[in-house]
Amino acid sequence: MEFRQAQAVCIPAVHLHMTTATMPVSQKDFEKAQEQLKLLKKDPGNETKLKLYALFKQATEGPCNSPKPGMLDFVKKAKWDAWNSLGNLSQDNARQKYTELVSSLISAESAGQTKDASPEESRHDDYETIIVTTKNNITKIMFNRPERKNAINHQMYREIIKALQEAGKDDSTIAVITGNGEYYTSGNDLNNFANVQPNDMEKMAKDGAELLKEFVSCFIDFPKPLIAVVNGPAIGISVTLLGLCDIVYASDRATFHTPFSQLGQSPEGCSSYLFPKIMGLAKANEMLLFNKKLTAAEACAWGLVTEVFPDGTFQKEVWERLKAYASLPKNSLAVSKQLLRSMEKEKLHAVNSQECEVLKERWLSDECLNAIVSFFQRKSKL
Ligand SMILES: CCCCC/C=C/CC(=O)SCCNC(=O)CCNC(=O)[C@H](O)C(C)(C)COP(=O)(O)OP(=O)(O)OC[C@H]1O[C@@H](n2cnc3c(N)ncnc32)[C@H](O)[C@@H]1OP(=O)(O)O
Repeated sequence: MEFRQAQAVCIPAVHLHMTTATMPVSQKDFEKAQEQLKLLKKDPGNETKLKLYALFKQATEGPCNSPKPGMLDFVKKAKWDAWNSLGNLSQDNARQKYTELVSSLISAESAGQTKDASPEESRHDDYETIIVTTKNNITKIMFNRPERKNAINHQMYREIIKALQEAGKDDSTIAVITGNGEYYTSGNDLNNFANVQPNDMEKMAKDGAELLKEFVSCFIDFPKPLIAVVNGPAIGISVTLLGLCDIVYASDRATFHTPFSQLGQSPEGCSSYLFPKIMGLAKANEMLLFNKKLTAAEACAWGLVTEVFPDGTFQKEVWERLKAYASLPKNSLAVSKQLLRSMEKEKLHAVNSQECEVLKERWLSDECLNAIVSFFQRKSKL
């Protein structure tokens, strides 16, 4: 939705009867907020425009009762979703929230505090296992447990879910996922299975499968281009998720390893469906059944990686390119990505559910438990 459109939806003033008991914001204030909105110089971003649209509709027409637009009508659907998400919020409350939101946008702009105002990198707070930053319209999510080869523990799964949900809605044009240090990531932290009492095994497996399903769903549903910058070796789930990324750039130092049968486990991240499509069944079998570790050049030849760069110039070359990509029109990129992916979404969610169900059983198997014990006894490094 263009900014002009968001302003346009606010123009029709509908005169409503209101009671002062429930409405601290008068109709006059509401109309004034509509006028003020037109004076904003900076585009407040899609998320905010959708909020404004939804609150305006709720304030002037009440709860959404129009039919849901078709899946491919992205703009109308986003607007409908935003309005519908307000449920039964009263018209008075909607008017008040609309007026407050406009007022906060005006104050932020006059204080020069809008997010776009600063070209500097901004670091998002509240994360411990990942670093999340935004600069040049790119939100970067970086695995950050380099001393554990960036192994993904439960906290990191949850933080990545949160970071992806926020990045999907923020003003950035693209999002990038990468690793800090020598590794991209060594995949699932095997400590996720450690120290579980025999009585708690089933609960561990059930909770793990739920968390995994939610985690993978965030990649399936991510609404804008998602780019993997694979700075070093990648193992397990970090490799399977590459099939859900839109571009994969790799250092020539990177390797790609999915040792599922070695670990008594089974594929996830929709790889059981996407890998055969990407590389053909025979090659997918070598990776997913027989643990074949690929070099970056092999992964590129097999279609899993978009392009490989010499490690010495990897960061410079890749980030220059991404900066240029992120200056492209963001709405165009987002709708194009959704076109490329939308036909598959339902299928991918079904595959994700099935893979998680199978893994839940695998995690309770002797084959898997023996593999984990061997890792901790240091008999079996990959
Ligand atoms: C919610 C649950 C969802 C589950 C989804 C399922 C996903 C499936 C997968 O991802 S399968 C892949 C699992 N990963 C592995 O099996 C990798 C195991 N790690 C290794 O084999 C090696 O550590 C190595 C090859 C990655 C690196 O070997 P190297 O000798 O170079 O380094 P160290 O082994 O000394 O590593 C340094 C310390 O980091 C610990 N560590 C590294 N990776 C993991 C990991 N994945 N899980 C747990 N711990 C890991 C390693 O143990 C060292 O710790 P220490 O210093 O205390 O010994």
